[in-house]
Amino acid sequence: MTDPTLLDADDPLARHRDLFVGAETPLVYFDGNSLGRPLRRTGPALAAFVEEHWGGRLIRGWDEGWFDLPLTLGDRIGRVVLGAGAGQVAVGDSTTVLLYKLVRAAVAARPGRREIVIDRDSFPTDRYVVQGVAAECGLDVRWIEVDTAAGVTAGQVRGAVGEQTAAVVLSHVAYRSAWIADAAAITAIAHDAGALVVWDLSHSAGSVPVRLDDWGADLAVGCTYKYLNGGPGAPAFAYVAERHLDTVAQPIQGWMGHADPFLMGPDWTPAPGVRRILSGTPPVVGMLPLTLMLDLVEEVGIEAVRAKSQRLTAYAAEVAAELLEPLGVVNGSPRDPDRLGGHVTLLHPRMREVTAALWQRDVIPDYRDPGGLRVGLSPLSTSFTEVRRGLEATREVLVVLR
Ligand SMILES: Cc1ncc(COP(=O)(O)O)c(C=O)c1O
Ligand SMILES: Nc1c(O)cccc1C(=O)C[C@H](N)C(=O)O
Repeated sequence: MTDPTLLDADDPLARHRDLFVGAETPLVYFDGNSLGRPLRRTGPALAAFVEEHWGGRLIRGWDEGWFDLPLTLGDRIGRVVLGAGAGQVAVGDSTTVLLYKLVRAAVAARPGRREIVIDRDSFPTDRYVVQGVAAECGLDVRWIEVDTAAGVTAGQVRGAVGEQTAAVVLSHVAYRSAWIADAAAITAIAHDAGALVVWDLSHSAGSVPVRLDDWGADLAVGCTYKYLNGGPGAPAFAYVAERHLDTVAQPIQGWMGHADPFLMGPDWTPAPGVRRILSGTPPVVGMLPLTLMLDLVEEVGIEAVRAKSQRLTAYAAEVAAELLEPLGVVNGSPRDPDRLGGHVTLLHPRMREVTAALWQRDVIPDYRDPGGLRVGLSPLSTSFTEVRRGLEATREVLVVLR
């Protein structure tokens, strides 16, 4: 088996690992696909923000950049990781709230149509939002049944959409298996049926290159606390394709999405462009850590990030095959590297207990039913040696449990 120290020595991105808090400790972190590590620069930058910007500028900060930050940062996220031209991305709210706004917007754009299509294995918040919007708008949910070890295919979407479909809501990278959906093909199929697609990019942004404009995407959301290392509860982003910007209608009409917030007028007039997606005051402090990670991703380039991610997942699969498959573990993620996102899910009936035992040993994966231990691999902060050590510990725990 490949020696991980050789892989680390040969890794052009290895030097970036030291930029992250905790990288020097023996802890093995396999959960950057849930919450990325902070950059070391984040603490001092937050302290400086409090002293200089918040404390020094006070309310003047709104005129000096904070008011426009949801859009200037949105443009940056769009350019660095989403393949989106300027003026189409806004930052704010949680992924769940933005998803609600955009699913409602998609449904409103297709009046008279009766269905929202989603896959049965979508992340819970996506399913709950779709069920809620369907109930609110008197629509039906059409479920695509998927193999939890794979994900939604273009053929399945073709079989599910029709003249009653208002919207299709799907994840680009599946949270369990890390399956990468064929977003361009699926978007085209939905459009042929006259529907809009809402993409959830939470497991892609900052790990798997996204090409929203090239896909012909309509609407998308995603979180920034995984591979964009924005920190717990960091604000999410929403994308609205330029061609929908004048007509997109979102349900939470707040003053920050108004054409002239300080007019304080009697009625809501939507702001021009993607600003109308905003509702309340943007979480300015929460946007700061994310800007630092974007600096790093931009410097490295998302294609280089993806190349490292693919080497990490391939190595994790290789080590798992050697150490864990003889103990009955099954790799529950796609084998085709082009269809695999940033993590590998290892299946075994006792993985819940294995995960708990690993946490006791400072090896931190997460567990997702049924029987899935997720090995999340953050391209800029995970080393090959860490992968090897974490999977060796997994073997030791499994041997004791058997
Ligand atoms: C696919 C997907 N959508 C949404 C979310 C989260 O939504 P929120 O940021 O609102 O908690 C996650 C992770 O928590 C996710 O994996
Ligand atoms: N956002 C999370 C949280 O606030 C608490 C615990 C976990 C999360 C996650 O991000 C879970 C993750 N999206 C998943 O793919 O399961």
